[in-house]
Amino acid sequence: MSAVIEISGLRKTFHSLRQGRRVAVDGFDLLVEAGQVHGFLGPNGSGKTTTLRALLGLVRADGGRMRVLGADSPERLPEVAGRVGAIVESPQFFGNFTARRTLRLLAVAGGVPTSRVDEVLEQVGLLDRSEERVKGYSLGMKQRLAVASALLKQPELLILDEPANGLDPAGIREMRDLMRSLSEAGVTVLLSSHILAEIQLICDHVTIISRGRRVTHGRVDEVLAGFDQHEWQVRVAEPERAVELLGRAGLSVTAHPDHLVVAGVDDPELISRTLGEQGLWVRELIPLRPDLESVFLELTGTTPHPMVPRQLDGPAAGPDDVVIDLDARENREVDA
Ligand SMILES: Nc1ncnc2c1ncn2[C@@H]1O[C@H](COP(=O)(O)OP(=O)(O)OP(=O)(O)O)[C@@H](O)[C@H]1O
Repeated sequence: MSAVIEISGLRKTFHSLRQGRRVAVDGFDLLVEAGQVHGFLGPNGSGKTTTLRALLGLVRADGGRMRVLGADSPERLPEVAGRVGAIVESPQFFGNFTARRTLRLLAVAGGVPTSRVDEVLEQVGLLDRSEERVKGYSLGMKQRLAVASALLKQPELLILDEPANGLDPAGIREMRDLMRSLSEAGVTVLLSSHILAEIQLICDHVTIISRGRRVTHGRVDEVLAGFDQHEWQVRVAEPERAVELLGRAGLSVTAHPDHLVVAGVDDPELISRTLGEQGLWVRELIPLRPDLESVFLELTGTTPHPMVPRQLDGPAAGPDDVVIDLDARENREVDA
């Protein structure tokens, strides 16, 4: 498969008088191959937007190599720009224009045949509402109009920063269906998000960033499998006796208020047989599979704890700062 986006060792530090030096991206790597729907995940402030802006030449990187569709970025970006659709900064539309007029204007400005306008309106599901003024649109409709504008030139690569941000569940579902249909049409999609469940449903590949560094990447199913501890939730009438029996059989078991968790077991028959042979019948046996949310929370250290406000990613640590646990996390990378 050919590489559509290649980033290696990207670095970007912001300097401001008020906040001083801020390492936003700290040696970040990303590989997106043709045909992927690639999720770019990270907590707020972890460096996603800065990475996408650097990739598209909107901000100057301090170091690293970037290529888009084989062209070095930003130097040779203009050569491939016509094949890339991107929405990184929320586009501002004229409120008094209709969606159709907006897209016609953009098509003419971009040298795209205006016949594309109805096609993209149809693609994003706005054809029926295309004669309404944009100021009356919901957030979801505005997001879809933004995607429509990026699709005008029939891009091979679509880059979207937080396309589902602020959408209600129905809007997110529509966005998901749209991404799927684009992918089926052969478009490679890179989308950044912190809506993990959606990424799990939409994307086949994922890269997770925390504090400006990649903490894991690979196929979504492989990333999840890497965190699978083969755990089972078990309910029985006599949990204390069950703990004893399972422990005696050499199984790792943890007691919770209303259930047990047995870890490291591939075949659940082992659990039911161990208990059943001693006359203890299993009432419930449920596999506990990791989801992207738990992986993300573990890798980015943003797992909520009672009484502790939810943590956002701070700026990446500078060379003199202590980077807590990141090396350990890096070791958990899953190769694509
Ligand atoms: N123009 C800027 N000047 C100074 N600091 C900046 C600038 N842009 C980004 N930063 C800082 O760089 C870090 C990374 O920000 P970035 O916007 O890339 O994160 P993000 O992952 O996209 O976050 P979010 O999910 O909230 O959009 C943050 O600490 C942010 O405050």
